[in-house]
Amino acid sequence: MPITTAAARPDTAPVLSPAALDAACCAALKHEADAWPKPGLVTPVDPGSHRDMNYASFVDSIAALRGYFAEIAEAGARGARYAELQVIAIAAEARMMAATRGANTHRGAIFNLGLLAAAAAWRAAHPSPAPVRCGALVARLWGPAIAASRRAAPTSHGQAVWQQFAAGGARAQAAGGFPAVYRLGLPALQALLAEGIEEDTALIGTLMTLMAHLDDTNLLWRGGDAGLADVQAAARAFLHAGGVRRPDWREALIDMHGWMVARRLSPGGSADLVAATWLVHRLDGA
Ligand SMILES: CC(C)(COP(=O)(O)OP(=O)(O)OC[C@H]1O[C@@H](n2cnc3c(N)ncnc32)[C@H](O[C@H]2O[C@H](COP(=O)(O)OP(=O)(O)OP(=O)(O)O)[C@@H](O)[C@H]2O)[C@@H]1O)[C@@H](O)C(=O)NCCC(=O)NCCS
Ligand SMILES: Nc1ncnc2[nH]cnc12
Repeated sequence: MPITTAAARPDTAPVLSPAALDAACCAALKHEADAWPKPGLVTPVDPGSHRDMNYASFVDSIAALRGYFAEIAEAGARGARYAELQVIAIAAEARMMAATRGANTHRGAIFNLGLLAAAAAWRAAHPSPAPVRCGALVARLWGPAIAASRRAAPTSHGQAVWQQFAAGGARAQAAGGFPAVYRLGLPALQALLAEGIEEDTALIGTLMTLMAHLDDTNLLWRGGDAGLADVQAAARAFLHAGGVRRPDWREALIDMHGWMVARRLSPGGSADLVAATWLVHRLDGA
């Protein structure tokens, strides 16, 4: 499914059925998994900073998630409360865990892409002359409940990082309408595509833009403040030197991959938001 290059405009947004949303979400996850090189992350070439999962885990995980995005989209279309979406998402997480023998390949994506698919389906069921972007709809429809769910949440890495570093992570992104996707990821992706850069390379450029700024709770969990700061500084230096426009960009990222793997650093939250960016580029019009 190719993506196009013009600016995102909700008034030209395509209306996708739950089945088409499901296909789009799975395609977003596949594009992210396939892209190489991605510092610290799993690619078809190696498992990066992960010992419990590899590229095959991602392929199996995506297969196990087929149908989930249609299910949560149908719930979104009928105006389901956040608690109802949670039931659907928790069941999908269990299928992911079974397919990967206990590895957390897509927890963030189940959350982020699931909410965006639910919002897209709600928008399709409630036509308006001035439709809003999916991220803003997530914030409007479910933001308060997402923010409140932190207080009731059981222990998670994200929760521990929030307590230690006050980094909002996945919940803050979703409750705020995905500011990193709309202010960082999407402009980066669309600028690169508009220059004629091929899609896989543009997704890597998008990843580096997100890594340069995002409070990625995976980096904080594994590397603390120093791990996050070092990765952000390296991503910024890469972008400053031309990013994926420089001829030796792959070598630069392979080098970064080396030291990130040595320190077990993985920007899993940024990877999830690459997939979310690909998706909203499709959902919010091109
Ligand atoms: C609602 C939840 C998503 C709550 O999230 P919480 O804030 O409590 O954090 P986590 O449960 O730890 O997971 C959040 C995942 O979100 C990704 N992420 C991280 N930073 C950001 C960010 N700034 N913006 C957006 N997204 C972000 C990230 O996902 C990736 O990390 C996975 C690996 O994570 P983890 O296992 O923690 O780390 P490892 O390093 O692998 O662990 P070790 O090997 O060291 O042991 C990776 O695969 C990506 O997916 C975070 O992991 C949620 O937890 C929840 O409640 N889920 C149930 C379903 C639900 O209710 N959904 C709501 C309805 S849709
Ligand atoms: N390619 C990837 N590697 C590791 N964690 C991830 N989370 C989402 N995509 C990922």
